[in-house]
Amino acid sequence: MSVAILGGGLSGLSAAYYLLKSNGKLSIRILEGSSRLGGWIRSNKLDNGVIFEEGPRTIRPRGLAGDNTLSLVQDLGLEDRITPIYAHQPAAKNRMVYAKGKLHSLPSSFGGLFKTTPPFSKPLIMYLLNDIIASSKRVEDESIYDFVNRRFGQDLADYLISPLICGICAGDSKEISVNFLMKGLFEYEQKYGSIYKGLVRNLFNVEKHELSELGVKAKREKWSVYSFKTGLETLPKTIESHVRSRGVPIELNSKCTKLQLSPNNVQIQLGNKMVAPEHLISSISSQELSRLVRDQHPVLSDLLGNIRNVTVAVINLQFGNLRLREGFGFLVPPKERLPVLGVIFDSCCFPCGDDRTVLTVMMGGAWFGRLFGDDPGEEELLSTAQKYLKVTMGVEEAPREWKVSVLRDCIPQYTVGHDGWVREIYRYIEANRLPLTLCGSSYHGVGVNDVIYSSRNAAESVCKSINAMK
Ligand SMILES: Cc1cc2nc3c(=O)[nH]c(=O)nc-3n(C[C@H](O)[C@H](O)[C@H](O)COP(=O)(O)OP(=O)(O)OC[C@H]3O[C@@H](n4cnc5c(N)ncnc54)[C@H](O)[C@@H]3O)c2cc1C
Ligand SMILES: C=CC1=C(C)c2cc3[nH]c(cc4nc(cc5[nH]c(cc1n2)c(C)c5CCC(=O)O)C(CCC(=O)O)=C4C)c(C)c3C=C
Repeated sequence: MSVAILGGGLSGLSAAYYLLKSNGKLSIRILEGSSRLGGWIRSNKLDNGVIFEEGPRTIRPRGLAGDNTLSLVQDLGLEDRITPIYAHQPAAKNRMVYAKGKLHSLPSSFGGLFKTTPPFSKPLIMYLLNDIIASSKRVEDESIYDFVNRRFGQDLADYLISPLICGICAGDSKEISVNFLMKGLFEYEQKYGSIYKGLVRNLFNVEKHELSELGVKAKREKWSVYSFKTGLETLPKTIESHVRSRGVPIELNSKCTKLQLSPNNVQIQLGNKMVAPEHLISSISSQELSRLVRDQHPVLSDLLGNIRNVTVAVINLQFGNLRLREGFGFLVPPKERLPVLGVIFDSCCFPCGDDRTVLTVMMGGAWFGRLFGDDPGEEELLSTAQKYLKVTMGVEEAPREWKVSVLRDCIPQYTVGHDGWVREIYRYIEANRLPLTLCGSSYHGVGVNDVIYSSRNAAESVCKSINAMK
């Protein structure tokens, strides 16, 4: 059986890894549209040794998907190259928001719940207790902003949840579905009338899963998040070597321009070349897949097109030694109406020498077009980043090194209705018996762990259907 994987980002590479693991006899090829692998993961190493991460920089070790990634990391022999941020370090404990003209640390301990810490106007526990008296409302889906506002109050929606959504999908919490981040809590409200009642009824129903060896170590050593000493790109690069060494051909500069899919038939147009595998795993964004199937499957195309991506401007900067408040960085609540989504203190997360401070300013996301138009110049983005570093942190120094990147359509938005569209997409593929399996960040989670897990599920489902045909 021949399987083609569309896209050589982390999920496409992971799909190849898991296909090999499940069935060594498959003929697998990866078709990547650009001239490099890794997709949005890119760790640019400067001549002075500093690493500018353009996309993701940390991975969460917790949860089923987090542990799955740790197993993969261990299988790839990357254990010794991990660099964790431990729970006791400032980068784990101090997460900040910029609001009302100041940087504020968010409470990071149980005790912190009982104190009034600005920008909140009362102790966090008071917002949480509001859930007990808030009336419930039966809805199919709603925005995470509306849900939190209803159950806990506007302060929490504005100053906690909205910036958090910026720091996970660069999105507008007034558009993002509650199921994106709070599926369990939303289900408790819908089923029991309040979150608190749901928590009490399910106190002993905590799902436990056995941890991998590295998962046990991460738990014992209290890793908050982790990366790799040579940057996060180490992960896709190592998967690439792994799959290449096992004979998987990887075809770069092979952009698919059209797809024909019918039962038992896949035709992939790559410029003026045609490839016809028996099955296709698509790891590209739903937005891109929507364009490729539009002529033949307009209904599927519309469903896929509902899941749109937003653009983020990433400005990596290296200074001499700046005296910073220690922490992971800060996020800016959209209510503040600044053009900045947040700033990451890279050199506090992963120190790179006493005389160097590395920061990353991220801008745009759901507001990119409104703020910067279609095609802002590098200078405009750099000067905006510098202007707001001065406003928020008082940084007046000029950077010694910098890099401006515009990540076009880099992150999907799970807006209200997302879960329903994903169900419809799967139903369409099944009803029309299309030889197509989906993975990547458009459907079941946008993080590194989610996309690796989605690739594992995709690969296992392909192998299962092959076995069923035997
Ligand atoms: C700014 C930013 C910060 C992030 N930070 C974090 C973080 O800290 N932690 C975390 O867990 N996650 C983070 N993420 C999310 C993480 O980067 C993604 O989950 C992950 O990189 C998605 O990988 P992917 O392979 O699914 O998609 P992609 O990286 O988009 O890969 C898709 C690949 O398909 C190729 N392709 C596209 N169209 C075609 C075509 N027509 N034909 C052939 N090939 C095609 C592309 O060139 C690309 O290589 C961040 C994302 C961004 C943008
Ligand atoms: C503090 C500043 C942060 C900025 C600015 C930021 C931007 C940003 N992040 C994503 C996507 C993801 N980030 C993820 C994790 C994550 N991000 C921050 C902080 C900032 N992000 C932290 C502290 C963490 C770790 C959270 C934790 O669990 O401890 C993830 C992974 C989420 C997961 O489920 O694992 C994603 C995805 C984008 C697109 C972005 C651009 C503005």
